Amino acid sequence: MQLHCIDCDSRYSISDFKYACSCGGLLEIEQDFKFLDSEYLKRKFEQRLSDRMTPYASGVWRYKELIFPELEDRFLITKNEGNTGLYDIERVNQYVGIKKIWLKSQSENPSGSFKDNGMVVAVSHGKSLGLDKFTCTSTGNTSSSLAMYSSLTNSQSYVFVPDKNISLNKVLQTISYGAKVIAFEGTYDQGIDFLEKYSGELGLYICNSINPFRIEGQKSIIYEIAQYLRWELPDWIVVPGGALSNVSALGKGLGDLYELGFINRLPRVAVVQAEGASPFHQMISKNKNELQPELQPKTVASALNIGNPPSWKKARNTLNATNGITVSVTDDEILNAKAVIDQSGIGCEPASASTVAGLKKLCESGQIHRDETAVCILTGNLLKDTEVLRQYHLECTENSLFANPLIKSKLNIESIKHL
Ligand SMILES: Cc1ncc(COP(=O)(O)O)c(C=O)c1O
Ligand SMILES: N[C@@H](CCOP(=O)(O)O)C(=O)O
Repeated sequence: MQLHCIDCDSRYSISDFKYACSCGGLLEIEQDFKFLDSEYLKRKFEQRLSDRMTPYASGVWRYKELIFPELEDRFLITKNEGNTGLYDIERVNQYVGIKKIWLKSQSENPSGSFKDNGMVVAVSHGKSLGLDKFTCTSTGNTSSSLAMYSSLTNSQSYVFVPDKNISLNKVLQTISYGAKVIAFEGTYDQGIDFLEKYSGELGLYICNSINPFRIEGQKSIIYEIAQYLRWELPDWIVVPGGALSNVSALGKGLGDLYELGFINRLPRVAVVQAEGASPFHQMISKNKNELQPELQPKTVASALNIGNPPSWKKARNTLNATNGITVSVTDDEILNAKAVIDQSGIGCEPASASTVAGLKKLCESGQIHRDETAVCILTGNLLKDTEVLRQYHLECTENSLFANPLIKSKLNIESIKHL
């Protein structure tokens, strides 16, 4: 394993761990798979899936050889993250108008979002360096996950959250797990700039996705999907795009599976951004080479309120490798897709529903054919953002697909019979 700069190709030893290259470029972890036996590994991954009593039953550590082979077992922490459901729901297929969709429900993770897959690896790495002060800036999911794993390992997390436009539920979850929470005026983007400048001075280990160990952990999401589907991936993988960690990890994970011969065809990747926070989609659709940050990102999908996604170059590499595409969706499209996912019994937070909304749009425009198949990655739990639920269901905006007002009734058998 070594660190590799995606901009200037410099390489560093893992023991000289840092978040950015001296040229300022993002770093990725370069794995050496030369001596791995794919058939042997496949059997091992199957065995671990059925052995619930070891840390390797985790949907992340099951793939340790591909993620962090050097980590000594004594530093490996786990809360049985991953192992999330993959659901095929006819109602959602019909809503989108496509042959088959699987919903990968990352909301079933221990802190309720896909962040756990990456966070467990970042915190394990930090602990292996002897550190116990962790930090992140966050719209709430990264922070909840970090706070959970920090407390699990008797460490302290220091979390920076924007003081507006994020979900209170997530902040409360973060506080409850024991984080010290600093609410600042600004957005996620300013929080990242601050930590990049001052985390060293503050003695804090950054657990945002600029940390390449986070990305290594998040690769497990696509490994797990591939394993559940017997190493036959669908035509499309659809992900929401905010800081663009998920799509970066997805691309890296797909590259690994292909290199190891686990899959013999790469699916195409579609990144969906919310219209009010879509700098990556703007760049790709206008064929530009540089990302123009969105200074005031604003969407109801608060997890996507990111205007200057740090991982945009890694995300662009994923699109290049998979002949991928991007699309943006409105807040109403997100909320209506979310209502369908919720009422199908799976449920998710608004950012996650952007995938189904985006897939629908891409099918309607003919960019994705109705006979194709797709996995939509549902990144966070339905209860992560109850304020949005309150507005959608109880205030019933005119664009709500399922206006579902609370039924007020006396506890009287005659009134209830007529409901
Ligand atoms: C629930 C949820 N979905 C999607 C995203 C966007 O993912 P990424 O930042 O990896 O693009 C985030 C946060 O980043 C999130 O919390
Ligand atoms: N939505 C995210 C923001 C992105 O965070 P990162 O961990 O990828 O840097 C959050 O939950 O904070």
